[in-house]
Amino acid sequence: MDAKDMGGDLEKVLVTEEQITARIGELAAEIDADYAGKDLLLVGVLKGAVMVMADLARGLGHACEMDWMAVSSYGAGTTSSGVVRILKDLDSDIKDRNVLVVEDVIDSGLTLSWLVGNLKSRGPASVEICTMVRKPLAFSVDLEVKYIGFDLPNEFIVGYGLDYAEKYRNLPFIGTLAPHVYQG
Ligand SMILES: O=P(O)(O)OC[C@H]1O[C@H](OP(=O)(O)OP(=O)(O)O)[C@H](O)[C@@H]1O
Ligand code: HPA
Ligand SMILES: [Mg+2]
Repeated sequence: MDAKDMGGDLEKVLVTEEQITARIGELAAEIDADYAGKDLLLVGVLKGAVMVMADLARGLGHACEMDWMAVSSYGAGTTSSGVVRILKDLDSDIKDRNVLVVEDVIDSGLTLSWLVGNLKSRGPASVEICTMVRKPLAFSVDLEVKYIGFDLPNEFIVGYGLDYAEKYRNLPFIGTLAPHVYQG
């Protein structure tokens, strides 16, 4: 990880680039099988889901459409405010569509609980969730997650789309930051 060590900001790597690539391939194969012969609309949640959306969509052997939403719950901090606002809505009408929401992480689960409720109110044929990472706090909300890349412990993580104050999204792996980064 030397080239992108970001000047010693990283503490440890939790999921390597190779592990991510392999898992994306497995998830894409499952999704292909589950949606065989069906329409599929991937909905990526900006900005964190950009990497997983791009890799998953390319991994599918299935025709799909891609749309994006931006919602805000975290701002620049490391804990969810629980208050979700739509910053950018979908361009498409999802009535009668099979929607697969694509996320980088489900942490408190507050963002997706709210978002799934919002999407379901629009009359889609189905709404499922695919996330690269799920953290243990998500078990305390009522959220069915069909496709999960990795279950990770309750630590703040960066890389593969995940940011800390908008940085580190372009790391090709998922890792934790050294304490000095938070302490300034
Ligand atoms: O399960 P939760 O505790 O609600 O947290 C998960 C959400 O928080 C992050 O987004 P953020 O609002 O930081 O925006 P970003 O994707 O632009 O980084 C992440 O990408 C998820 O969307
Ligand atoms: O661990 C995390 N890292 C980055 N963004 C996040 N949003 C929720 N949890 C996280
Ligand atoms: Mg974020």
